[in-house]
Amino acid sequence: MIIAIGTKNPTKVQAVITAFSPYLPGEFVSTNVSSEVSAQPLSDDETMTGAINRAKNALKLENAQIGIGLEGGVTKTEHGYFLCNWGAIVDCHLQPIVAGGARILIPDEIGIQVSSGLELGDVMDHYVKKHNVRHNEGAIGIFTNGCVDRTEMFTQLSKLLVGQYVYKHKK
Ligand SMILES: O=P(O)(O)OP(=O)(O)OP(=O)(O)OC[C@H]1O[C@@H](n2cnc3c(O)ncnc32)[C@H](O)[C@@H]1O
Ligand SMILES: [Mg+2]
Repeated sequence: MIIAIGTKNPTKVQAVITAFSPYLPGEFVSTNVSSEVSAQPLSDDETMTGAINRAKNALKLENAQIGIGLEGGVTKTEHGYFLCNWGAIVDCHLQPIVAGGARILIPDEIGIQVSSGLELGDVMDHYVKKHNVRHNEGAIGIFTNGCVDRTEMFTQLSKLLVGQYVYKHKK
C-alpha cells in the first residue's frame, strides 16, 4: 500500500511516519504538491482547505491508496494571533477526514508581519536569528521554549488522523 504525504518538509514527513506506521503499514512516499491556497494561509478555513488539497493531490500524483496533507497557518482572534495547524487524510472511498492541531498565541509583531504578506517561516528566522526554523523546532517550538516542537505537534495531529481513519474502516 502506498501512503503519499503531500510535502517534503521533514517535520511533517517524520510525524506522519511515526504516527501511521504502527496502524497502517505501507510504503510512505513524500511528494511536493500544491496546497492550492496561499503559501501562508491566514485563517482556519484556508489552512484546512490547504491540508485537504495536499492530501488529494498527493493521492493522485503518486497513484497512492492513501493521501495525507498537513498545513500550517496563522489565524486572528479577539485575543490575538494564533498558530493553527490542520491535517487531512483521503482515500478513494471516504470523504476527507480532517483534524486540527495545537494552537498557541504568538506575539502581535509576528502576527502583523504575517498578515501583511510575509511567511511565518521567514518572520521566525529573522525574529530568532536562526535559519530554517520551519524545518526544525518551528514557531511552536520557539514559543513553548522547546516543550513541544513542530514534529511533536504534527505527530499528535497525525495520530488524530490515523485514529479516525482506522475507526471509520472498522464499521
Ligand atoms: O514545505 P511545506 O509542506 O509547505 O512546509 P512549510 O514549512 O512551508 O509549512 P506550511 O506550508 O504548512 O505552513 C505555511 C506557512 O507557515 C509557516 N509556518 C507554519 N507553522 C510554522 C512553524 O511552526 N514554524 C515556522 N513556520 C511555520 C511555514 O513556514 C509557511 O510559511
Ligand atoms: Mg509551505
